[in-house]
This record gives sequence, C-alpha cells and structure tokens, in this order.
Amino acid sequence: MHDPRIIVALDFSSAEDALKLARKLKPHLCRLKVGKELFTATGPQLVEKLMHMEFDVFLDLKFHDIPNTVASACKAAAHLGVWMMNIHALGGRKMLTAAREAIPQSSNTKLIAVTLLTSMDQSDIADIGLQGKPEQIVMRLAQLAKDCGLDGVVCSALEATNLRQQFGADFCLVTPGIRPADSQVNDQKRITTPQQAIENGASYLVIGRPITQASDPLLMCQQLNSEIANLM
Ligand SMILES: O=C(O)c1cc(=O)[nH]c(=O)n1[C@@H]1O[C@H](COP(=O)(O)O)[C@@H](O)[C@H]1O
Repeated sequence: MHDPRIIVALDFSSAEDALKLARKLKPHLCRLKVGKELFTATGPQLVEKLMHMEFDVFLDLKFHDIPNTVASACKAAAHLGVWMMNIHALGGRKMLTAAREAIPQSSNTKLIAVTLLTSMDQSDIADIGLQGKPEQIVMRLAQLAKDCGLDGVVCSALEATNLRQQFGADFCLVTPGIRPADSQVNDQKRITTPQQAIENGASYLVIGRPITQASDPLLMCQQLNSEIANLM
C-alpha cells in the first residue's frame, strides 16, 4: 500500500483548474489538499470528484469558532469521508475536545490542529500578544492538541524534531512552508527544504506553489518523491 508523503495544495479558484492539475498527478505519488479558496468556490462536489479519482483529500478549512459550531462542521467534514481535516489549536481545549467527540469513532478521518501558521514569525507573534518563541508556542499548542486526543498538528518542519521527540512516532506532523532550495519563499516565514523536513521527522509535507506553478508539476512531484525515498 502506498503512503505518499507529499500533500499538494490545490490553491485554485475553480474546479476546472484544480481538476486539470489533479489529472496530471497520481494518487500513489501524492495526496491533495483542498483549502478555503477552492472549497468556497466549488463546494463539496469537487472534494467528492477528487476522492473518486482515488486521491486522499485533506480538507484544510482550519475551523476556529465556538465549540458547538466547530463540532458540527467537523461532523459534516467527516461525513464527506475526507482523509484528514484541520481546526485551529488556538480555539482552545473545549473547542478541540468538542471537535474530537463530534467525529464518529467509525470514521477514518484524521483530525489535526494548526499550531502557529508557517507565515508567522516572532514579530507577528508580538503583534497578536502571544508570549514566547515560535517553537515554544508550537510545543504548547501541540501538547494541548495531544491532550484533547487529536491525531496530530500542522507546524513548520523547523519544529518537527522536538515535537517528534516529545509525542512519539504515531503523532502526525503535517508541515507546510516547504521550499526546495531554488524556489521562491513567497509569503512563508518558517520554511525548510523537503529533505530537512523528512530528516526532522515530518509525517507529511504540504507543498503548493513549488509544484502547482512548476512547468511540469508531475515531474516535480516525482523528483521530490525520489529525494524523499532516498532519505528513508
Ligand atoms: O494548514 C495548512 O495547510 C497550512 C498551515 C500553515 O501553517 N501554513 C500553510 O502554508 N498552510 C497551507 O499550506 C499551503 C502552502 O502552500 P505553498 O506556500 O504554496 O507551498 C497553503 O495552502 C496554506 O494554506
């Protein structure tokens, strides 16, 4: 059974563009992430289409609201049959627990919590009044997610080494902010190369623009997969 480590972020504004890219890729090489832009534009039908193409789908809607609202949203997402979904750890213990309890035990959907967005660094943390360094905040929020029974977290691969050590092999570390050596950083701040991410213990690498904007997305995905395979 294949367990691709790359999750391609389908950050597109239409189903047509998303499907065009998905048709170039292969389910044994990558999983796909549907985020706020694409889901808002296309709704659950596109998620169903991608699953029908045998891709595992990570529904990245980063729910953050009162516990009852988040719990109901998580229940609806689990009902779609997605492989993974996320909520914001900053929603706090009651919200995380309500979300966990809302997903039926019979469901295989993984529930993970976003810790500190990879687009944020120390100055952004100061702006919103959080205390500590990024790695301390991420550790604190990951501990909260673990305590509430979640399957893992979204973090930067820069923090993965400590989290892997603290929470063990089964805790899922999903790492965006992945940038191959020669690609543009864009709006990301806490970045690593794919190699660093794997070496630091990341479970899955979320990669958007370096694959979606590549002249040959399939080739880029294949190359990254072989680099990852060489390290494992
Ligand atoms: O939850 C996420 O997927 C996420 C969390 C985070 O902290 N940082 C982050 O970049 N993401 C998502 O990961 C993807 C990264 O895309 P690229 O920067 O184009 O590789 C985007 O779809 C983001 O929404």
